[in-house]
Amino acid sequence: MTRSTLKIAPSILSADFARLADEIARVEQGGADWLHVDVMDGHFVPNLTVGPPIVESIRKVTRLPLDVHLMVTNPDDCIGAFAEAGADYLTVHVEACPHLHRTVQFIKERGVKAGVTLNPATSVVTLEEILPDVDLVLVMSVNPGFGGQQFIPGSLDKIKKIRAMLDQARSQALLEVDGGVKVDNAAQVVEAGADVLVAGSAIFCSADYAGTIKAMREAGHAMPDGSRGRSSVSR
Ligand SMILES: O=C(CO)[C@@H](O)[C@H](O)COP(=O)(O)O
Ligand SMILES: [Fe+2]
Repeated sequence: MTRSTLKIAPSILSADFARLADEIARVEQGGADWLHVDVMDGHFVPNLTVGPPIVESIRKVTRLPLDVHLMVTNPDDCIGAFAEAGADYLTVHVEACPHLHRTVQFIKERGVKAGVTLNPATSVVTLEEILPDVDLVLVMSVNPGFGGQQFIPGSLDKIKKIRAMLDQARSQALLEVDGGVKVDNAAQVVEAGADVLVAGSAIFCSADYAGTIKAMREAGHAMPDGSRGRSSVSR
């Protein structure tokens, strides 16, 4: 099995919301692969961000796949609205889903790719039964709720464990990492097994978005032809 090409997903949480369309255009022209949209409900996490109308507006100004990270207590209540708004991926927290299998099916029935994510203190064991059903696993490498936090070093072991689980299951699901990912730790995160790097402050707080995306991709060993460098793994 060959691992997919590294993807960079700027998180708009650190963008200038007053100029959101311009910010999105800059990262799209700068080589971003996906756009990461953080949805926070002020309950599952101590912060409030955007809802379906904003996702619908974003959908109109970009062709990038919209990777919507739902940090909400009852995701089943809003999955339909985010699917309608144009999400390509909808990722839910295992901590917020007592009926995770049903929630994942609910996402897929709407024609949207389904992701599951774990907080830093949640064990990888919680993924075992759901792995065959998901398109994406997201490892939170900070406690969710805010941009600009420090990468939790123990996340590297967790990424490695989940990479091994995916490979053993011969799963095609992508492994995404979110929180504190910067140019200087991108190589370690990719070496540990990540396919998708989310980066908010690293990109939107830099002067040169395209340069930062390029540096991050190079750090992750992507080759000019789009294949992976020393992190390329054929299985
Ligand atoms: O989901 C979250 C935070 O809860 C993230 O997507 C952040 O937006 C990442 O920001 P940086 O750590 O890259 O600044
Ligand atoms: Fe996120």
